[in-house]
Amino acid sequence: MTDTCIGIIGGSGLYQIDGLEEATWQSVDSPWGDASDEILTGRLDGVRMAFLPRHGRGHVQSPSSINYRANIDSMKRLGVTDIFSVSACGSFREEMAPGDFVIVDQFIDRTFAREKSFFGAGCVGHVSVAHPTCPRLGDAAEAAARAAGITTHRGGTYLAMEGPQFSTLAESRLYREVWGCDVIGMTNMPEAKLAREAEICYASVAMITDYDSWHPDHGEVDVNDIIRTLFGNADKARDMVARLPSLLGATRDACPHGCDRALEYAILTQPAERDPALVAKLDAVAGRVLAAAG
Ligand SMILES: CSC[C@H]1O[C@H](OP(=O)(O)O)[C@H](O)[C@@H]1O
Ligand SMILES: Nc1ncnc2[nH]cnc12
Repeated sequence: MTDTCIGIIGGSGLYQIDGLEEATWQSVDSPWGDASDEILTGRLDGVRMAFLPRHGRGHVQSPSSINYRANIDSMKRLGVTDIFSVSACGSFREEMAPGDFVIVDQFIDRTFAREKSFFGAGCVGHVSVAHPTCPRLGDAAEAAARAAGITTHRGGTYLAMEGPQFSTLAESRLYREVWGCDVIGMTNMPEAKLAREAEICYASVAMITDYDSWHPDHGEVDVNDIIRTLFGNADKARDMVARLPSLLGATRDACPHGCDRALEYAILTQPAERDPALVAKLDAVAGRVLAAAG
C-alpha cells in the first residue's frame, strides 16, 4: 500500500480547482525545465491532490510550447501516483455533443514539434503504450462524471494534432470517416506517453466543446463558441474532480494494469554505458529502476 496523490492537469478553461485544504501553489525544480505554472497542492477528503493548469494561469502556453516533460516530471517529484487529464476537445460523433464528457481510452498521435520522451542517447528506454490510459482511473472518472450529472461516454479515440490552427475540412473528415477517431485536441500527446514513462497511471477526460469542422449543421469551429461551452464545462469538471478522492481513497495497491511498473523491462542501455548526466535527470521519473540497477 502507498499513499494516493491525485494529479489533475487542467486544460483550456480549467485553471484552478476549489475546496483544497492546506492549499498552496508550489514551484517545483525540474531538470527538464519549467513546468507550465506552479502546482496547487492540498488535500481533498483526506487525499493528497496536485493541480497543474496545463497552459498556465492566464493561458500563456500554446499546445506546442508546453513543456510536457517538465509538467510530468514535476508531478512525479510531488509524489503524484494518478493523473486525470481534463481537456477541451472537438467531437467527431453526433452523439458526443458539446457539454458531454468522453472518457478517452486510445490516441492517434499526429503531433510533430514536441519532445516526446524522457529517454534518449545515453539511456534508451521503450515502454508499451498499447493501452495508454488506466482503466482503474477511467472507472473513477466515469463514476465521478455520472454522479455529477454529466452526460458521459465511456471509451473514445483522441486525435492529437499539433495546432495551433484547427483542422481543415479534409483533415476533419479523414480523422472521422477513415481513421474512426471520436474526439480531437492538441495536448494529450505526448502527455500520456510521458506519464507512462514516469510510471504514473493516466486517464483522459475530454470535455466536448464543438463539432470541429465536419458537421454540416454546425459550420466551422470557432474559439468564441468554444469559450462559451468551456465555462459550463469547467464547472462540471470541478464537480467531477471533487468526487474523485472519495472514489480512489487515501491509499492504493499496485496498479492492476501495471502502469506503475512500466519501466520494469524498458531500459536497454547497459548500466556501464549510461550517460551519467541523463541518468541524473531521470532521478524522479526512473529512479525506481535506475537505482536498483546501481
Ligand atoms: C480553446 S481551443 C484549443 C485548445 O483547447 C484545448 O486545450 P486543452 O487540451 O489543454 O484543454 C486544445 O488542445 C487546444 O490547446
Ligand atoms: N476542434 C478542436 N480541434 C482541436 N482542439 C480542440 N479543442 C477544442 N476543440 C478543438
